[in-house]
Amino acid sequence: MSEPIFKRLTLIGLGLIGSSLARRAMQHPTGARRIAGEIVACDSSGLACDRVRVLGIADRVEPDATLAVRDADCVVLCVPVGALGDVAARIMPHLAPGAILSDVGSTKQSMLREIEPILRADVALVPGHPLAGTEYSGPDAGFSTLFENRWCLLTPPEGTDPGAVARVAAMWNECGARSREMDAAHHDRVLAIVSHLPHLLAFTICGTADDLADETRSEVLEFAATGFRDFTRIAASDPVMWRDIFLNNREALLEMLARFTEDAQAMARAIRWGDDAFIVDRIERGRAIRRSLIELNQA
Ligand SMILES: NC(=O)c1ccc[n+]([C@@H]2O[C@H](COP(=O)([O-])OP(=O)(O)OC[C@H]3O[C@@H](n4cnc5c(N)ncnc54)[C@H](O)[C@@H]3O)[C@@H](O)[C@H]2O)c1
Ligand SMILES: O=C(O)C(=O)C[C@]1(C(=O)O)C=C[C@@H](O)C=C1
Repeated sequence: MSEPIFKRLTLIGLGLIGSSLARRAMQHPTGARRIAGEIVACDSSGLACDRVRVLGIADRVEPDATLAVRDADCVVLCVPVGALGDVAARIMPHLAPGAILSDVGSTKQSMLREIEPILRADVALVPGHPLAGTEYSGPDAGFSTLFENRWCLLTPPEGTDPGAVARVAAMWNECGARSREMDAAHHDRVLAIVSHLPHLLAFTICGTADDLADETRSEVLEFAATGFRDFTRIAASDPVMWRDIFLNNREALLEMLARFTEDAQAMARAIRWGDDAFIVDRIERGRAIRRSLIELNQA
C-alpha cells in the first residue's frame, strides 16, 4: 500500500467544508490512497470541537491552533475568509519547516494579500477552493461525498514548489474532485458571477418579498411557489461566511452587479415597450445554459 499523501493533516475550522474533508480523510477505502496518516482538528468554537469528538471525524482534537499545527506537513484553513489572515498569523511561527499551508476560502486575492507578506520562506502556500457546498453550516452539516465530481481550483502564487501543489491536488483528487490551477484574480471574477452574485440576488429578493409582506400585511410568502423557494435555499446560507465573501471580493462583485443591473434594465425596457423578440431571446439563453449544465453534470 502506498504512503499517505500527508503524514499529519491539520484542519482548522470544522464546519461544513472542514468536517466534510475530515470525514473523507478518515475513510480508508480499499485500493484508494490514504489522504493522511493522522488527522488533527482545531476549531475556535468549543461546541464545534465537542461535536467533532462525538462524531469521531478526526484522530485528535486540539483547540489551540498553535499546538494543532505542530509537526503537520499540511494545514488546511477552513474558516470564513475574514478570519484567514488572523489564523495564518497566529500559526505561522509554529508551522513545521517544509509544511504546506492551504485553505478552502471562497475568495482568493484577499487571502494572498493577507498571507503572502507574512509567509515564511520554508512554507509552501497552496490556496484552494472546492466548488462544492450547501446552505448548511457546522460540523454536523458535512458529508464525505461532498466533493465528488466537483472542481477544486488552486491558486498558488508564482514560484510555489510544484511538488506542494501536486500533493494538495492529490488530496482533492482522493476526495473525488478534479483540480485546476488558476490565477487568483481570474478566480475572483469567475466566482463573482457564478456564485457571489447569485447569493447577493437571493438574499436581496428574499428581503424585498419580506418587506412587501410587511407593507401590504398580506401573505406574500405563504404563496411562494417553487421559483421563489429555489431562491430561499440559497438565501439560507451562513451570514458570517457571506458577509466575508462580499467584503473580500468587493471589486469583482460590484463589477458583476453593475453588469447585471444594466442587463436587468434592458429587460425592463423590453417589457415596457413590448419587445417580445428581446424577451424570448433572453429566456432562451437562460434555458440553453441550464440544458448545457445538465449535460455537463451527466457527462
Ligand atoms: N459553505 C460553502 O458552500 C462553501 C463552499 C466552498 C468554500 N467555502 C469556504 O469554506 C470556508 C468554511 O466555510 P463553511 O461553510 O465550512 O463554514 P462553517 O460556518 O460551516 O464553518 C466554519 C468553522 O470555522 C470555525 N472558525 C471560525 N473562525 C475561526 C478561527 N478564527 N479559528 C478556528 N476556527 C474558526 C467556526 O467555529 C466553524 O466551525 C469559508 O472560507 C468559505 O468561504 C464554503
Ligand atoms: O450549493 C450551495 O449552496 C453553495 O452555495 C455552494 C457554493 C456555490 O455558490 O456554488 C457556495 C460558495 C462556495 O465558495 C462554493 C460553492
